[in-house]
Amino acid sequence: MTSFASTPLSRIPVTIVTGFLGAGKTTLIRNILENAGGRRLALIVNEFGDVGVDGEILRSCGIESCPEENIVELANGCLCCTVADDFIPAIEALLANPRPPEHIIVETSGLALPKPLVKAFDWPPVRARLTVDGVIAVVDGAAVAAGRFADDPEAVAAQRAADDSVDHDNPLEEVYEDQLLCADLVILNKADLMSTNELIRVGEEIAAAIPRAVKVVEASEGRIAPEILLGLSAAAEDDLANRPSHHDAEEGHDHDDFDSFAVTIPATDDPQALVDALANLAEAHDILRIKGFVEVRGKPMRLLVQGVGARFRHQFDRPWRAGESRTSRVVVIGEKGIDRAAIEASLAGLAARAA
Ligand SMILES: Nc1nc2c(ncn2[C@@H]2O[C@H](COP(=O)(O)OP(=O)(O)OP(=O)(O)O)[C@@H](O)[C@H]2O)c(=O)[nH]1
Repeated sequence: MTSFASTPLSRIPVTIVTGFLGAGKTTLIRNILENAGGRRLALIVNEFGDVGVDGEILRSCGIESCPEENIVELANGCLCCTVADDFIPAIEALLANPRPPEHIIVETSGLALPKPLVKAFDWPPVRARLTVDGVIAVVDGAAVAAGRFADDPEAVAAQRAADDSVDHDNPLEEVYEDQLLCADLVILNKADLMSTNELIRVGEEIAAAIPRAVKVVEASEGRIAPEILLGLSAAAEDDLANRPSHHDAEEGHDHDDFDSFAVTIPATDDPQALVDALANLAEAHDILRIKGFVEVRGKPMRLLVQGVGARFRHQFDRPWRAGESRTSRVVVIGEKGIDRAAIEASLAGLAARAA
């Protein structure tokens, strides 16, 4: 294994793309790949579960400047907690390549806190080879406008009335704020789903939440020119003190606030009916994220299903490969306490109806 300090080359810039579950990180990165202009890129993609949706979406770009071997998937769910075990070896492997990348992009999982990751770049052997060009926080503007990350004052009051000792921290808000507070650039994404007033209001709220002057750029479908995203030269590892976190006092953080699990479901005959049922399920159980691949009977193509809250999209993404297992499998992520048994039973029920 190569040693970071072995070559006194100029430091390779690393862009960290953070943002809550389903904000549009993969979509934004895909857009960078498609407009990379020949720049040799590498990606480290971190997500939940063994379904590996993000890596698949990014690999399917087939961009020459980012060949498959430059896309590393870390499926442990939270990069910020496993920096030493997973992240550093992945970076080392990329740097060991005879033609190392010119720029590395790291997509964190939607629940990861970016600061512990930035801290890893302050470690002398890493500093010698790499610098954090910038932390980009992608925001689901429509979810913020709908109050997804804010406490519902009535619900808090009801909780307080019921139990004095209840912890009122909102885990979604904490993760969302930590991601904003670490950012050098905020992408206010899903502008297509927002009114002009919402865009102004959410833009102002974001600017007010970050004590440093950080640019907020609106986008739809993550469409932002790579020149705006890459080359920020922020050297974020030198600036950790200006990036406060709810978790500054802790060594890492646990994920007790969230639950994620993968469920295998049988093939479907009717993609729209499946997606409608999943949307109802997401609504009924307040599921934050569902994504995965599904077999549609009689179709040669694989169906990619994506839900953020109850908003779903589906598309055939590529033909099933010869010999590939056509397992239909989705990852489900929600706040701690979501009713896994009921969700699994409902998914099995869908299957029974589809059969
Ligand atoms: N309407 C709308 N949908 C979007 C936009 N950007 C992304 N999406 C959709 O939102 C869903 C989630 O997008 P992703 O790019 O996978 O989000 P992500 O942040 O990578 O998700 P995780 O890795 O699961 O946290 C997908 O169905 C996208 O097609 C947008 O600007 N507008």
